Amino acid sequence: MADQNLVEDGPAAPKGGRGGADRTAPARTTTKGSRSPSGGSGLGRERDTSPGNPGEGPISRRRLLGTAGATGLALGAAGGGAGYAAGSASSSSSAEKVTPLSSLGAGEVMFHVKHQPGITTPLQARGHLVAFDLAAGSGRKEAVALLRRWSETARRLMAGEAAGQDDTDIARDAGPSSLTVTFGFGHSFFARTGLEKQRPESLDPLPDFSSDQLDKTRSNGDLWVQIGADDALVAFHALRAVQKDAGGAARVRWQMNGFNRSPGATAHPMTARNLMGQIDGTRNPKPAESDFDERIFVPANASPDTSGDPAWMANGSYAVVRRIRMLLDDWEQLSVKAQEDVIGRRKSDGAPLSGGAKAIETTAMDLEKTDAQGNLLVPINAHARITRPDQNGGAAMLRRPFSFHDGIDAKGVPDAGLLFVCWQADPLRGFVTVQRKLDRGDALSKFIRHESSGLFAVPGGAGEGEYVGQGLLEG
Ligand SMILES: C=CC1=C(C)c2cc3[nH]c(cc4nc(cc5[nH]c(cc1n2)c(C)c5CCC(=O)O)C(CCC(=O)O)=C4C)c(C)c3C=C
Ligand SMILES: [Fe+2]
Repeated sequence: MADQNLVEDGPAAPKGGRGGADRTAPARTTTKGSRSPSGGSGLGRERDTSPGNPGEGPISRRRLLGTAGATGLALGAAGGGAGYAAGSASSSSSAEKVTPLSSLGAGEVMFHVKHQPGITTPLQARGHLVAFDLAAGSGRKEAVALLRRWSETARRLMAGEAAGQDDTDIARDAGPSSLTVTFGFGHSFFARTGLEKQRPESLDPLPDFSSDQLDKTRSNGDLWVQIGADDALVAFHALRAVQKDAGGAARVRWQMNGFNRSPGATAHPMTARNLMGQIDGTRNPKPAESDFDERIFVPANASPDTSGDPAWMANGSYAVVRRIRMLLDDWEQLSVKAQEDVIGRRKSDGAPLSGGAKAIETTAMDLEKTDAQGNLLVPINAHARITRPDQNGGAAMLRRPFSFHDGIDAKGVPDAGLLFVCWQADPLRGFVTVQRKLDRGDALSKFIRHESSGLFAVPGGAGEGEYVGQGLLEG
């Protein structure tokens, strides 16, 4: 199984993905090594698709096999053909008429990787988070069949293939567009399937936080699926396929839809902004850091005796999902200076307030620095001060959110905010430690509201011929 290619973080990353896209993180597409049909060295990692290097991108198996035909590698090297329709009778009669996919559509993330896709993959423009509960009468046998179906669908769609016989055609003509589909198990799954002994302690319910205003019907769930893609139709197509695959075995408990900036919208790769206008993701752990894996992933040799995790969680991670409403009407009343004091960073470029005029986003924050009156330049309750690992016993998490906007609520205010998704090897050491502190009140707290919550065990990636969660369900 290939190791998943990790993404470099935004601010410092000169080549974050396609088309000069803004990227919080990881250089797009995946695997070191084998992308088999071509075997070319450039296929394992997405190429620089910046304006100076247009038209290049990873080449999907589907495009090589289905589209290229006579044109073969030459076409692939030029960026590939159109979506899966290109292989169909309607359009394959004349291969030379096939227009190469843009770099955005061509982006392909591998399914069979060490860590499931969608964790270190760069932020995608569209996202769907959906939780399912097993249906009455569904148990372990039905769960096995469901995870098999879901894994095969995810593999196919991520490779730019149709979902199967009854494909909806929603993504027809489009490439995989960096689609990822990620699967997790919630606390309640284990009792439903008779697998309580396999339930990780780390899945114990999150503590109540005093500021929580959680809607239980939009929290937790037996199973969780995260879908991300750089095209809205590709993402929705995957969502429908996953929902259809559930059949009578599971029903949707809740669903949330999110978005990020589109690739290519900024002149050069940048860290993303959230709906408060802040640069958000600057200090995410970087895959190149020596402790990245141990902070974010359960070790490959996981066992109850060593890491405290069951062996089936090897190479997995724990996802905490929070729907966090932003009280935008209140936030937008603040001056920019006041907004900056809430975070402790400049709004324009994310530089720390301690850094002076020449500071940039990556300048180290000086927590002690004061102005002439002796006031801390980064206020004592600033969010970016309080959440730092060095203020929380080393607690770290990989934040990989989507923004959401679900219209205007009954009070006439925007139902908008952050689908906060964070990844860590140990949620108690990561999210819980930091949220306990935030719950006591940082400067941001009065402008946000946690409205729903989930905690999911996300196993390692499936090997070739395997399905996600096989180690749990057949172990
Ligand atoms: C419990 C964990 C966290 C929650 C919940 C949370 C909500 C939240 N954060 C922002 C905006 C920013 N957060 C920033 C940094 C930051 N936030 C957390 C954790 C939570 N945030 C961490 C661990 C960090 C990094 C700390 C560090 O290592 O220095 C920043 C600053 C830029 C950055 O580093 O990303 C912003 C901006 C919002 C809007 C929000 C809820 C809606
Ligand atoms: Fe934050």
